[in-house]
Amino acid sequence: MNRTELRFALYLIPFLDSVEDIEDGLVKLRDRRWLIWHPDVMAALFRNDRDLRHPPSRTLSPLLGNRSVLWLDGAEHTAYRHALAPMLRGNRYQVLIDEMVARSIAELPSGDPVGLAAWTRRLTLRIIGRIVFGVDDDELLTAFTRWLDRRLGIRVRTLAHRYLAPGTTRFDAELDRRLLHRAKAAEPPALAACLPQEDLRDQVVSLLFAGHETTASATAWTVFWIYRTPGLADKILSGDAALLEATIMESLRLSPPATLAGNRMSDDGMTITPSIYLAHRRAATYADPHVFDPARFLGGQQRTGAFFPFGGGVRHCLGRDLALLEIRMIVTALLRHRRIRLHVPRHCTPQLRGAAMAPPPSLAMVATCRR
Ligand code: HEM
Repeated sequence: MNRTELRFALYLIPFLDSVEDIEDGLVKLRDRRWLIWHPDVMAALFRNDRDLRHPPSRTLSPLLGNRSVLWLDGAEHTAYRHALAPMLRGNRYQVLIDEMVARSIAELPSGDPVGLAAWTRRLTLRIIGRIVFGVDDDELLTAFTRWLDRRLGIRVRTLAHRYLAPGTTRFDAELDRRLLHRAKAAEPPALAACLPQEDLRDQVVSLLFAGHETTASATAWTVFWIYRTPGLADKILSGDAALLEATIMESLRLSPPATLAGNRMSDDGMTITPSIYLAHRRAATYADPHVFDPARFLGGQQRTGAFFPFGGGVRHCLGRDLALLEIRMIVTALLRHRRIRLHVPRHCTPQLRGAAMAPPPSLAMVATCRR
């Protein structure tokens, strides 16, 4: 591994910050591996995505398994997307989300600080857990979180598990047994009915993972930005739906939960890593890119290839609509039912979980009832 690739692996965000002024929007990480974020190149890449290969993530595949929909390819991938898409259609879940949000808000201790990202993570995991299993099982979800945190919770662990024993699976047989049991007993049998049994474990773990980590971070970042921006909470509370939507988009731009989309590989072995983080901070695309300004999303579409928090091409996120519905509903309910104060640490450095970017655990919120 050369020095550039080492910095990319060890210090992802500082590395990305250090290259953001490169106007070409591409950096060579090593021979035949490029990091790219120029909007024209991104648009072309996503247009031709069907002809590219999508290698498994070296960080996530030991956890999610080789058969995860996240890196199956070709006809098999298309078939899995078709099988899973109806289950993830957002609008089916309004009542379910409403119930979960009300429960999680009721559990907030009045006047005591709660880690914002931990709270959103628990809530969004409950939502995808109910979608996959058809019932609530907080104990199982806590065991799942513990398993995940031991591997991705801090950067050192992520890197150790990726580089010290590459390729070794990190499954927990007992946890897998319980997850499979729940998925098979689900009523209606959401996943078990539409997938081959031998692939069920990898899909259950993938959906629980992909279905909550990024949504939790996006929700927490949106709350963070709302309370960092004077007057914004009141304007949203007054019922300005367009402003809420623009706020969510601007938060996804400036604090994208996934800093990178999945790697793409050409037939001749060239690996391309799209950087969502850098595309969203490109000064030639966004004026004052580091300033949080929802107004930029109030009028018209973003340029193709310049805004892609959910990735793109044939692998664009299957849970986009569900995620946006969750963020909208959680933020609205929180604003409506609680007065929020944030305890922002002096150095609000994002926490990296794999290549996902979450607010630091020390960012806390204090919620009190609105009377
Ligand atoms: C704000 C929340 C979310 C963000 C920012 C996000 C982001 C992403 C990104 C960047 C990708 C990779 C796309 C690419 O490589 O081009 C992806 C893929 C995926 N996401 Fe999400 N996601 C979110 C929520 C969800 C939810 C709620 C689910 C529901 C289970 C979900 C399921 C998936 C799946 C299954 C894929 C793989 C698609 C494929 O490879 O064909 N995501 N997501």
